[in-house]
Amino acid sequence: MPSTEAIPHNSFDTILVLDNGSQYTHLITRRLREFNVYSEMLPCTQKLADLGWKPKGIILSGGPYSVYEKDAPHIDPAFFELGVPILGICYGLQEIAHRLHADNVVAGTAREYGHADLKATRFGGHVDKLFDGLEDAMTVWMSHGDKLCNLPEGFHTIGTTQNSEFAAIAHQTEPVYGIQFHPEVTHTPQGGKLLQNFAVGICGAQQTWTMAEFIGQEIKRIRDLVGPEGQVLGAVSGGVDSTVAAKLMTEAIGDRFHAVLVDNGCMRLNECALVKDVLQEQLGINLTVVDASEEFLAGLKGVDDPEKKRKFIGGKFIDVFEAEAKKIEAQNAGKVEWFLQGTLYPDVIESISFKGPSQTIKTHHNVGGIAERLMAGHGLKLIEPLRELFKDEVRELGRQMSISPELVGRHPFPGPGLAIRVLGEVTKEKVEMARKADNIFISMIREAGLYDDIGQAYAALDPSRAVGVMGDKRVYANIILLRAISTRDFMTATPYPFSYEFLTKVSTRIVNEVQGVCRVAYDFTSKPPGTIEME
Ligand SMILES: Nc1ncnc2c1ncn2[C@@H]1O[C@H](COP(=O)(O)OP(=O)(O)OP(=O)(O)O)[C@@H](O)[C@H]1O
Ligand SMILES: O=c1[nH]c(=O)c2[nH+]cn([C@@H]3O[C@H](COP(=O)(O)O)[C@@H](O)[C@H]3O)c2[nH]1
Ligand SMILES: NC(=O)CC[C@H](N)C(=O)O
Ligand SMILES: [Mg+2]
Repeated sequence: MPSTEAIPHNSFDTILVLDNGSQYTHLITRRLREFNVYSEMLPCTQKLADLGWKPKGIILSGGPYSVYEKDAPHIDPAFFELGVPILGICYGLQEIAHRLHADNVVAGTAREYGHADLKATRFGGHVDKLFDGLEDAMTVWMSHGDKLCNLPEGFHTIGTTQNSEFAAIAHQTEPVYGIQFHPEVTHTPQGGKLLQNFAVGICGAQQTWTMAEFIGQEIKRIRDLVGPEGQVLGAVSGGVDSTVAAKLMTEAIGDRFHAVLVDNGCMRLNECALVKDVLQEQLGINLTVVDASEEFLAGLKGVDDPEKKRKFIGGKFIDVFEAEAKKIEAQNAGKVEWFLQGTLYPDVIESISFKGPSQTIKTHHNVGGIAERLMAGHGLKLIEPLRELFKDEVRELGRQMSISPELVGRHPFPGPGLAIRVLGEVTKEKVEMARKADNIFISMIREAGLYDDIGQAYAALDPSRAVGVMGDKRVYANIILLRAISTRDFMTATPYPFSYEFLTKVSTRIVNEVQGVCRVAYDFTSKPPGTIEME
């Protein structure tokens, strides 16, 4: 079990979001944190008795069910007795109305998806607080089929749209509100302000959730957890998450944190030397680089199926790491008791959301198994300092701890590295070609000032050969595939619109400088249907 003591809801005013299964629930949490109010999400099945802390307010999310259906989920009634403000969004509004009378919610005659014009009505007093400072006429975004057909007893109607007579309601005396539209999506322009009105104006939550505040508290928590002697191990990749987590551990316990970087033979050009320089020399992290490249490349021989490659690499990472853990223990006075993992909040959300984990397209968590094996074998306990943070919060945390903007802004790089960017069987020679081409592509992107505008970019190798003519000679050589995408969350992506001139220059340099390559192609596929990596 991850350690959960002293997590932020104990020291920051917290808005609890109960998830009824909407695709947007995590966005509610996200929006609240944007104006420095801490928020956590839990499934709608959460019982108040098991919560163990008191939220400043509660938001009930939307959801795919109809409240009147037999198996529809319902919020533990105890939450309504807690005496803190409640805001229901879409399904959440319908839940508030339905619990007061089962006839209050019906299937609408017209479904409403997309923009709607809301007209607010003011009554004076607390009822108006949700729309405080907002115009009477608002554009909102809707996504529902059911609707309220009666105003629940004791409520006022504070907003209507053409299709929804009760698009926003507020209790006459209690701080209970419900809205049919979604304030958490950017298509509701005033949505952020509305959520702020609820969290700050109505719940009275303090806006103290900042990374500067978090660092101090987290360092203290780590010290308390690990104690004065405890040793912590951690796998670092040179990526943003593991570097920020490692820096935080170093600030907390110094050299009792042991970082390990594994060279899997499929790293980018000069990557291990660069990571060593930045993490060890500049950030003062106690780092060991293990060169296991020969073992990885030997094991990849003859393997061409993408999932088999991923599985092999994941398993090998664990073998290498386990051996290294033993070495570190042998050299060290104390036993290693803890294992650092750079889990982020989206991973936590994925595992707790009411709709359950989504389908696996690829086996991503290549080193995820390390923790389980070390915990079972060595009896290690897990420490996850980024468990409550979103990616942009991790970046901000990194900046606060003086990690350079270049590192904090780095494109993600997958654990299996170039092995999933060389299509089919991986060999040292093929990795070398992909590596050189990638270095040319990325450095040209940097020189053109495009790096920060692109979500992720790389060069991959397609070993099915093509014919070319170079220096009057026939050549029969490999193809380099360039990929660059724009994305917000890496779940969907579009190809980056480079200029024709830029791609031509990159192509010329790669063909001239990378032996064994005679063609370069640019991948124009979006995600979906493509994925970001080739395999
Ligand atoms: N070469 C490696 N050596 C040791 N650990 C690794 C290596 N590659 C990946 N890992 C481990 O796998 C974890 C997951 O990788 P992931 O790419 O999701 O995160 P990251 O590399 O820290 O950050 P980013 O998402 O910015 O790349 C890393 O945090 C790290 O613990
Ligand atoms: O640590 C990782 N281990 C992996 O095995 C892995 N596979 C994909 N990725 C990264 O995840 C994001 C989405 O990639 P896909 O669209 O290819 O699934 C992109 O940012 C990918 O680089 C990985 N990261
Ligand atoms: N987005 C939602 O929460 C939808 C609620 C409910 N399923 C409806 O269709 O009205
Ligand atoms: Mg990475």
